[in-house]
Amino acid sequence: MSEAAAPDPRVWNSGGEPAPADTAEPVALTALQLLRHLDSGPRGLTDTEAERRLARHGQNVLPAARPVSLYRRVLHSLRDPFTAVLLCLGLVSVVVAAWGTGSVILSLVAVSCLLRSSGEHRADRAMAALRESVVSTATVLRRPDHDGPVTGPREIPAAELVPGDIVRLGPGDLVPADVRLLRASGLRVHEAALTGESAPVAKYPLDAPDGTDIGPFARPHVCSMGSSVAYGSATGVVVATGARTCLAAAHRTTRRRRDSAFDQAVHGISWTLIRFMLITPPLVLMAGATLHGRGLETLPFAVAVAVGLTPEMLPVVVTTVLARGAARLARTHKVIVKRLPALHDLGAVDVLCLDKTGTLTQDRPVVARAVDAEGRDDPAVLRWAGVNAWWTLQLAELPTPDALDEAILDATGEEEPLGWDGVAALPYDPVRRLATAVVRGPGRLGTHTLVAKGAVENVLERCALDDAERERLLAMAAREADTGARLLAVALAERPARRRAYTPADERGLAFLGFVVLRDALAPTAAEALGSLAEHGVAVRILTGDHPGTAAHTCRELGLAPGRVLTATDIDRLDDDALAEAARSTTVFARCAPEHKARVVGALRAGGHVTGFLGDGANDVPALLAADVGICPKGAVDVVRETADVVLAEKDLAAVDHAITAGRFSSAGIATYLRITLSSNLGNVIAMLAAALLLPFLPMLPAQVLVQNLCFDAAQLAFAFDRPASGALRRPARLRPRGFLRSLTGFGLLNATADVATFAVLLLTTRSATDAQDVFHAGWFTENLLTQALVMIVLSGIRSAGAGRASSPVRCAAGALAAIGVLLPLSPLGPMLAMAPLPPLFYLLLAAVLAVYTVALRAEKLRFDRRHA
Ligand SMILES: Nc1ncnc2c1ncn2[C@@H]1O[C@H](COP(=O)(O)OP(=O)(O)OP(=O)(O)O)[C@@H](O)[C@H]1O
Ligand SMILES: [Mg+2]
Repeated sequence: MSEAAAPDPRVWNSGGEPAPADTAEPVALTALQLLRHLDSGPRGLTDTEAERRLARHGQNVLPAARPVSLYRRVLHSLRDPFTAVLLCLGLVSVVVAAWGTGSVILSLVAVSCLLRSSGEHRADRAMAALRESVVSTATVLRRPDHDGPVTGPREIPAAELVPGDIVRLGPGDLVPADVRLLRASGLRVHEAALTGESAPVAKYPLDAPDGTDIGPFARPHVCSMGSSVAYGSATGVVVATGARTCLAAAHRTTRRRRDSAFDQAVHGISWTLIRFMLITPPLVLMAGATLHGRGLETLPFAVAVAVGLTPEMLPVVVTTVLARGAARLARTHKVIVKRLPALHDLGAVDVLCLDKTGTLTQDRPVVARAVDAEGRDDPAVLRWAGVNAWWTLQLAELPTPDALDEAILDATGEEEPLGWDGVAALPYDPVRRLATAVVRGPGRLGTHTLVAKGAVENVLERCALDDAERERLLAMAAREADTGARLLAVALAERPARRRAYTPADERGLAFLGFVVLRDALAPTAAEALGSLAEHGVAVRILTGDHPGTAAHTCRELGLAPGRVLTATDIDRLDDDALAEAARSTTVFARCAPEHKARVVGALRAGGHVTGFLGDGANDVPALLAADVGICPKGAVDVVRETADVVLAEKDLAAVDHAITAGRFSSAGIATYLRITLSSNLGNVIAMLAAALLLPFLPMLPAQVLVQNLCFDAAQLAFAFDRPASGALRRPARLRPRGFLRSLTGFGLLNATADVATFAVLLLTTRSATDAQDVFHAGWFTENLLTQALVMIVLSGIRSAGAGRASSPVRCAAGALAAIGVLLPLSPLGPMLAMAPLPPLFYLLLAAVLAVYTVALRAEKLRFDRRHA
């Protein structure tokens, strides 16, 4: 076999080598010509040939997957709003020739950018390694050697595909390269990432495409990399891989971006603070001008006060806390968080939506019996279900049978139904909720038999029955479902043989045959995990495609009160507001198509809940996208793993519970850091404004404000290495900007009061000193660092509802901060920063102020804990 010839633009139009995808000539080759051109065949390439092509064409990966360099990251972090404001303040200082202030601010920006970028860089590399453990695979047909037998479809890493490979696509597969379809059955693909179109699009083979250029993604006979199979199945030949695909040529990625609860919270807090920062300098300037007749010379001080308000280390602390949390979760519970902020969102989840099959049950259904319309045992019903399962699987070439089909084939002995020949198949899809096989019976050349099996309602609606009989059968099915059984209805129709293709429109006027009753045992850990989730304040919603009776029974068995079950028909009748209202009190939503699942999740979010969704099927993708956090097991279909934010080793509710707990730990760490930083920054700013009004001189020199700020920031890095306390676990931990900032005023005011008390002490003890201002500055510096250290110790126990203690990194940092506060004014650095030694009486009185402050702080903390308990 020769090398694949130099690409011909007529063939390689899917992002072909010589011309970019959009300008390439349209394909005008028949399927056979194309196969010949690619030097391939219906049985696939040989292993040797595939290896050779891989060496020549390179790996099938998008060029965009390159990691971001550290340098670009630093540039990127300059775009952070805090950094931008700090930069502006630094530039203002330089413009008014306040060189000291300017250079301190600019070095602050540099240090925070560097720390943040290197933290993100490290976190990203760790994440990439984790993500790699969930690579997607492709199903290919390959042969050991030239004349060798076809060994059957094989799973290989998608990166190893080469042009000419024959691939199979089934529900939930990511289309691994650009693929020209050779055969397809009921195929619909999601192309949202490529075209923005949210509904799945039908794709089918065309033997001789007419060649009109309708754009790279619009061709019905080509599936592009970046799309995914919603339902149906197909076999096709790879025409382009990696950088040569349409997706690469269009410079798009398959990633989506959505503002999660975390992004919203950080954004809200940032902008409130920035507003404060921007109004602080004018306020200080105005106060100085009106009360003391000062002019622009106060500007550096005003700028320094604004800088004092900034939590410069926020990005560093957030990235480090989340990255450490994610690493711990991966190590201890094998849960992979693909997007760092998703860890915070997990901690904030207060409603968790689950599918039923495989989460609450084992997804190992077994046929219990088969009954006819009168409820009598009837083996013929099972036999027909077997004919349906066998031929849909054969003709649709599904890479893996679904669990219900597998159960039926197990029960019928997994043998080809003797005498019946397959003609066509309309595979299962989650909207029609049934599968039909068209078969030809022994000696009946002129007749085709349609065998349909599927959800009871969907099959009965296609049967020729009067209303009374249909109602009777529905009631009979409901009685079975109420015992927890899963049901499939089976129906037949005879039609004159024809060559025209069969479509879902042919699934009508069927004769009802009976029901296959299946049982699926409960998942062993589900009951316990549901209890634990409830204890942790997480409400559970079940979103299933199954019968309402089956779903309700399963819930009851697991100790979850199902209440009134809403079905898809009910959901369709409700507008968004009404659905949000209903979702508040409904636990089980049954007979959901993919869109219904997504609508319910959307309604819960609109109702103010942070919503997680756990699912594993291609039909769960819209809901995974709609949720704040999408969760799936490692064994889920490719597109689900690609879409989800969190991947579990097993589909195990207990693991979700652990992940939520880990998320809460991380959120609590971030919230503690923010609470401490912001409340003391706020207190300092208030005190500084008060002092600027009351005192005839500047309460602190700009350089002193900035050095103090630098010490605070360095100490607060300890929170990145904080170990979570255990009290945070009881409730969802969500940062709500408004409530959060409001909760700080109490602490901020206390802090400011301690400062003002210190002013009084200072005025009292330093009145007679010759260098009164320098002593005053030193005194306030010492007090500020000591109160900050106190706040770190007292408030870091806040999340453990009263009983907590600061962890050791935080205690060490607080100790160091206190030591610097006391020693720096006395050291040789003191005079350099215009600080003079303090009289012993000051220390005595300061100790008294601090003692009172500690008591008040503890009291306020208790009040806070009680309010938030
Ligand atoms: N292979 C199949 N052939 C025919 N009908 C099927 C098949 N698979 C599923 N069904 C029907 O569709 C219904 C919904 O399927 P299924 O329960 O798998 O949906 P789901 O939304 O994935 O549910 P869950 O949330 O429990 O995972 C089933 O109850 C069954 O009636
Ligand atoms: Mg499912």
